[in-house]
Amino acid sequence: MTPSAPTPVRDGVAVSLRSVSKTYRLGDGSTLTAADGIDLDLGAGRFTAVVGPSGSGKSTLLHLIGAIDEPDSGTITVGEQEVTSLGRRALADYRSTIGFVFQQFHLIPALTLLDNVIAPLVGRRVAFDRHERARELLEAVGLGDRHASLPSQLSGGQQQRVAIARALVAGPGLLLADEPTGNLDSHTAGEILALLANLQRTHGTTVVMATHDPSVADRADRVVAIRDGRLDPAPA
Ligand SMILES: Nc1ncnc2c1ncn2[C@@H]1O[C@H](COP(=O)(O)OP(=O)(O)OP(=O)(O)O)[C@@H](O)[C@H]1O
Repeated sequence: MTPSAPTPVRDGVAVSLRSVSKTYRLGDGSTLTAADGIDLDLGAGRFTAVVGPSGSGKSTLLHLIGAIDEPDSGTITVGEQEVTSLGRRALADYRSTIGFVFQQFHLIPALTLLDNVIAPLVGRRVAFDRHERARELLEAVGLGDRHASLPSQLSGGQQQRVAIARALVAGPGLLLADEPTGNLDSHTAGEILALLANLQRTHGTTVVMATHDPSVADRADRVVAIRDGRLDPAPA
């Protein structure tokens, strides 16, 4: 498999958040602070788990890092880029450099596995053969012989493997995984976590994974706890 482009490294830190806050306005006029003055440095090439109960702010944190959502205040720096100061176009470019994996696999039902993996590259110029890259990735996630199958012909664990291959197709240095094992039985979850850890080790990808499950978080290099939008002050 072609190695991922590593996230540009600043003193070994891939992702840096300073005083990051996000408050949502609810329909009844009240507000809810989902990120409350977060300071966090995530090591380049490391596998970090963000753990906390439902509603604690895990997805919000990943969405802020991935620029799916915008903080009200604070700065987020990824590699050399201060994401929070980017304009619309640069933000879209930034998002396209990140791999996302979600609890629901979000594969396109009508497309073969190969075409699902290639999908993020549609309309983009790339310096490699996209079919070859997709085949290599499907091989790497153990589905090399299933490239012509449709998602409906796969188990949940296999679909998540395809979603991981798709997340890696552009060679991201940063992979954000939001409850990637939430829809899987514990055996299959273990296989997916081993796959993520292996990709992280082999390609130096920085992985940030949100989970409510401490046993899933244990598979990461580092565990960061969040509650009510605040990071646990205990050093992780
Ligand atoms: N777009 C939104 N509008 C309003 N409130 C939101 C929005 N997104 C998240 N929230 C609220 O922010 C808080 C944190 O949500 P978030 O999804 O980050 O938590 P979580 O830890 O990922 O939860 P879960 O484990 O259940 O997915 C929750 O109270 C949630 O209801």
